[in-house]
Amino acid sequence: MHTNPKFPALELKNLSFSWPGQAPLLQIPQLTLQQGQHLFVYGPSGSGKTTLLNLLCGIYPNQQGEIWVNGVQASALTARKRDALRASAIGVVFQQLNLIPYLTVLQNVLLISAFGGPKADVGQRAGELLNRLGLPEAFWQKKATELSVGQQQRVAIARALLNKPALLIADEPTSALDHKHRDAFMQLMLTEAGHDGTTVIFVSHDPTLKRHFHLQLDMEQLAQGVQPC
Ligand SMILES: Nc1ncnc2c1ncn2[C@@H]1O[C@H](COP(=O)(O)OP(=O)(O)OP(=O)(O)O)[C@@H](O)[C@H]1O
Repeated sequence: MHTNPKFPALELKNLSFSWPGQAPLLQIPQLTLQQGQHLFVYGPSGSGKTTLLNLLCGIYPNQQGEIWVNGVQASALTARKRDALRASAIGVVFQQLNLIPYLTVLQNVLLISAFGGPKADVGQRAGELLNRLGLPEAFWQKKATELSVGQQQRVAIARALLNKPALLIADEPTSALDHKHRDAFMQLMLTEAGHDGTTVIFVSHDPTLKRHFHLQLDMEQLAQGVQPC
């Protein structure tokens, strides 16, 4: 795994972000997430959750303050190096899932290994992950579009965890599910992340999901520098 046990999985220091011509959207004095911790972040629509996650995973360049991932100051890296860090140390599951429709289930999961992570036994790990997530071999050659939304979400989780990332970042991947499937999905995702000690930060506007997490904060608490505990 790409974790370094000496460092927190995620650390933010005086982070601030504004969209052009707008008041600051995010101002986070300090946030520290230790390795293996699972944090739920609640915020209403428009409070900046997606913007925050895009900053954390290096898709948006940082404007002010510092973002540390697994002991590396991500906010000091070039865009190319942030991409490399994301590929090796961060798994991402967004609302849109971003599966490639014309690729099979297995190809979608394995795609991520082309960008980073250990190459050995990657096929075996993909199979193990898919099996544990309730997608046995009969599904592996199906196109992503032939699956239900719930099945596609499990493929997206397998892809995000393939490289055993230090940090899993999830942006409401459950929004299309009913309550029963949502709960089952949350359990699966967190159990799988727990297998490898992956740290999780999960954002949602649905406060009922917080019961799945041992740590919870809302966007206002983040802005006040409240630490997860
Ligand atoms: N590319 C952009 N350019 C300018 N403003 C943006 C951009 N993306 C988001 N915003 C603004 O930033 C604010 C926060 O948006 P963001 O998507 O981060 O919120 P959110 O909490 O994830 O909302 P939701 O729960 O609805 O997904 C909104 O006011 C939005 O209009």
